[in-house]
Amino acid sequence: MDQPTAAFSAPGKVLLAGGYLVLDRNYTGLVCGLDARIHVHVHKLQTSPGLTLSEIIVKSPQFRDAEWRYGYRETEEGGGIEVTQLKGHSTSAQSRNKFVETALAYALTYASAVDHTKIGPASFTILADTDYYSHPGSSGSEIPTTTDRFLGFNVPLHEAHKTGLGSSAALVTAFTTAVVAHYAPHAVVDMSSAQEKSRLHNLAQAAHCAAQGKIGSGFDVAAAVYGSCVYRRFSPSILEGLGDVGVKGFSTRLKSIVEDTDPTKKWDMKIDKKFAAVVPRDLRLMMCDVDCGSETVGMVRNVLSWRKAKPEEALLLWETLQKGNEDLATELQSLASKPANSSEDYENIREVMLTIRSLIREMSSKSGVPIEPEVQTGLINACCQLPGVVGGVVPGAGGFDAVALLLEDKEYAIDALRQFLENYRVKANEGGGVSIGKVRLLGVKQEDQGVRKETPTNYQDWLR
Ligand SMILES: Nc1ncnc2c1ncn2[C@@H]1O[C@H](COP(=O)(O)OP(=O)(O)O)[C@@H](O)[C@H]1O
Ligand SMILES: C[C@@](O)(CCOP(=O)(O)OP(=O)(O)O)CC(=O)O
Repeated sequence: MDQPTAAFSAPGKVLLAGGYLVLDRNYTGLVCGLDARIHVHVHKLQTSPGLTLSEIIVKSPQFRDAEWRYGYRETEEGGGIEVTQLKGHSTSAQSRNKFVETALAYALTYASAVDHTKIGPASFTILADTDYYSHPGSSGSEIPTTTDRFLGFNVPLHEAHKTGLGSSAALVTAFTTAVVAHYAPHAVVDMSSAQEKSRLHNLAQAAHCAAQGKIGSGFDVAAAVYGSCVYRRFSPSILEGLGDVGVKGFSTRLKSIVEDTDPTKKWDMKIDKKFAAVVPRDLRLMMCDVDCGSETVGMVRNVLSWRKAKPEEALLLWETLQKGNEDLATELQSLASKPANSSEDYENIREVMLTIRSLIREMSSKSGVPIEPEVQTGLINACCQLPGVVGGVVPGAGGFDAVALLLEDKEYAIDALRQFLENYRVKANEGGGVSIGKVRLLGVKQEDQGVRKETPTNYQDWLR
């Protein structure tokens, strides 16, 4: 049974502490959910009398030529629902969207395994909040002001520069939720039920790993589903051996992974919401985008190969960093539980963030991976001199993605930062060979809410 219209959204993330460590189940990551979300609207496609259409259309109307049309069919021997991108439409969108395609096949397979009705034609529309992408049209450090929540980026998706907020995890989470809710509505009834959430998590995690072609730590999907948390990863063996769509028995294996019914493959990740606030309400998380971007995969490979080559040195560093990361979580939580704060209260956080950064720089220099590159060190240090700024870090894998700052949530502090960034530039001869132009202050801030249901009528303007 399919539903006429529905909409869901999932948040982006910032891994404030625990980059690289969180890949190993012995360590954790402190992940903060953001108010930048990816939304997916779905409606049933009406077919004209006499015309049988069996297409699923996926559009991302903020981008040029971003429309993908899929045919679908049930494969033999329980291999699940295979989707095939259809050719020959007027938009030149023949480029594939691996995340959409994989998430669609996985979610259709699960939906048809739990609800045996026929898959019908439908149209999905993806809308992303502005800050997922650096957009050259916006001026410098300004937070874009627009009455429309969603901006048209006027470029093809592959030309949009990502800011590192985890677009693919938020997309896969909102998208798989929308597909399941559309085709198997009894599986997504009450978004606050723990069982539903964990099933949506397991499905999104499986689809995201398959689309990425690797099993990462999964903290980004966890944040998209659950919001802010201290995250301990799942054992990769849970998803190993799942196979892919079309392989005999895939549908049954996927269903048992999603519903966690295989005793040999029990989900063992830990989502600790005790630190759910992550950023106390008197502080604000802000992100500065240097618009360079980083290739996370190569960085991870090099850090891990150094760790393998120098296990003793790495163990010491990992243990010390984990301690620093736990201290940060504890400090933030203790601050969050106090009624009001004076600036002195931030001293411990300031110190622990400095300690973490110096350990990260040690990881950088020892592994030869620019996790906190010189230009980012300069930028964070300079920001930390400003009134009201408590500290900053290169989040996640680091590199040239947007840096995260914690500052007092007061106008004077935000204004000072904005003004400072207005004129901030680094030339290549000052920045270790890397020059950065304007640094843009993103409009994002912390928000502790994972995947949620939205009102479908909110998207009318974009549903052309
Ligand atoms: N607005 C969008 N519409 C459609 N697909 C999107 C959108 N945003 C991201 N994606 C998908 O996610 C991919 C980017 O994922 P990835 O490289 O993992 O970046 P990130 O670090 O932001 O998650 C894109 O290539 C595309 O497949
Ligand atoms: C290195 C990591 O531990 C953290 C990477 O965090 P980012 O936030 O940099 O991630 P991307 O969105 O993929 O660029 C890898 C992992 O945990 O999977």
